[in-house]
Amino acid sequence: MLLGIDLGTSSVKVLLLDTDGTVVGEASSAYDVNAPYPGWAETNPEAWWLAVAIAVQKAVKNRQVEVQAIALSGQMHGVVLTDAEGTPLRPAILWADTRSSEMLPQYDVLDSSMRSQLANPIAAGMAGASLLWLRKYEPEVYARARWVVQPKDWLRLRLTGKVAAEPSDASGTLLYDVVSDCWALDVIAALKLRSDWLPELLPSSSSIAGNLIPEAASHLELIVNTPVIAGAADTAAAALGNGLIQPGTVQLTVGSAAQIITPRSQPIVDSYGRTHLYRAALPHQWYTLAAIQNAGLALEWVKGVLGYTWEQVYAEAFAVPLGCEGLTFLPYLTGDRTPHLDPLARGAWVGLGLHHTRAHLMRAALEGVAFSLKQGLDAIAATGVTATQLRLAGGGTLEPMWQQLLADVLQVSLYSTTVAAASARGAAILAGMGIGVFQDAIATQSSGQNTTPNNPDSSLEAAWQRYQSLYPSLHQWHHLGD
Ligand SMILES: Nc1ncnc2c1ncn2[C@@H]1O[C@H](COP(=O)(O)OP(=O)(O)O)[C@@H](O)[C@H]1O
Ligand SMILES: O=C(CO)[C@@H](O)[C@H](O)COP(=O)(O)O
Repeated sequence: MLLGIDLGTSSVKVLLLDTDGTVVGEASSAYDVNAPYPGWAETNPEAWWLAVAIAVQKAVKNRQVEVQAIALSGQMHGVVLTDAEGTPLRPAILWADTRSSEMLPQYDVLDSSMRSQLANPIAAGMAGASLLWLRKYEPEVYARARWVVQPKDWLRLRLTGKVAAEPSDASGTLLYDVVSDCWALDVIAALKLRSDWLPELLPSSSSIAGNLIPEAASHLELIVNTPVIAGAADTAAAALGNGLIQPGTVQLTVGSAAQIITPRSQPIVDSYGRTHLYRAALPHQWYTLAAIQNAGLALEWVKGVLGYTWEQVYAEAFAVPLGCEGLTFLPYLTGDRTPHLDPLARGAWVGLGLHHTRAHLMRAALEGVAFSLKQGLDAIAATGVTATQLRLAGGGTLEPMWQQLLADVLQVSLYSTTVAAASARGAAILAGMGIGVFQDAIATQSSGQNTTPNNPDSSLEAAWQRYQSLYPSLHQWHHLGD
């Protein structure tokens, strides 16, 4: 049995996979994303640690002795600063944290060869930008740190006592040479960032990164010395876990953020600068990623402030007519990446009238997230890959009514597999590859819930036109400052 642990933004998902490919256990446990100041998004790694124990114990139950290997996947871009023992010195700064927007001009000093190594738009919330912020505003913590690691790499450090990074997550730090597959040491030097705290890079799947230490084994109720394989970034792991391996296919994952990705056998950079290029979980493979910064994160926030349960959302918001009777929602609660690359963008409801109800506010949020995904899909199409179908993954793609709205807005068929926790399944596959029981990705099956788009609707089309016009209209307002 192989254990995949996916350290997501809102919860950890754990999946126990038999070596014949059958899922024999699944569980999750949630934690908070804290925003103590405008633009911040942090989680205390101790909350991750407690949640991982709950989910692993639930998923594994009494099968501890059968767990042959563990691998991790996790939310990308964030940073955890630790001391020499791996104890965090402050809360983790997450991908959704835009405090580093004021640091981005420091990347302008890089010459074009360094910029092309990074192969990515310069976005707030990436580890490199967050480290520049820490150097300026928390110099004492910055100086004291022994290691800087990404979220799932911190978890592996806690499990094994060994510090390591791997290419798929490292490629999302803005400190990595995505083409040559190594830390971009000259970029790090040009930014005058420390390089002594970057961990050694291990392959995602082809070696054992460490073994479960006694304290971790007792915390998770697993067996001491169980091998732990490095694993991969959540998006890279989801591609593997959902059977998406051939160039030309496109996957849509909806979690706290959403990602639309297409695999690449060459490191092809988006000439428009709207999408990302990251290393895949397997060597010599990359993927293009449209990053929708606010998906489940925005829906959860709206649902929370309106006091809805998901059942009420489906009963009430989906009774509102398509196009929301003139109301538009911009989901940019944590800024926007694809396509506007604007950390200062913020959310809005625009077009409110007396006829609007709580249900309209919720419905507008669902439509706004769907329109944001449509802009992401258009950005992928502009890189030369037109999706004829989208493979679905992530906890935010399960409800049939939401799937239908997505299909209608995107005007593409959606293909659901039987795997919702694709990143955790991908991690379990990497565990199997690490100990030699799998050679490659393993196939997934259709869930039988494939969704085809209805004919284009004029109200939805008018709402899409309104949505597209709003960001440019509000751009100046977003940048006026607090
Ligand atoms: N019934 C639902 N309809 C739409 N979205 C949902 C529903 N249930 C959960 N979600 C969304 O799914 C997200 C969680 O998905 P998940 O893949 O676990 O995310 P993450 O890996 O970021 O923690 C939540 O942010 C939530 O908004
Ligand atoms: O920002 C990106 C990709 O660029 C995401 O991969 C984050 O890693 C968040 O993932 P989820 O927690 O929403 O799955």
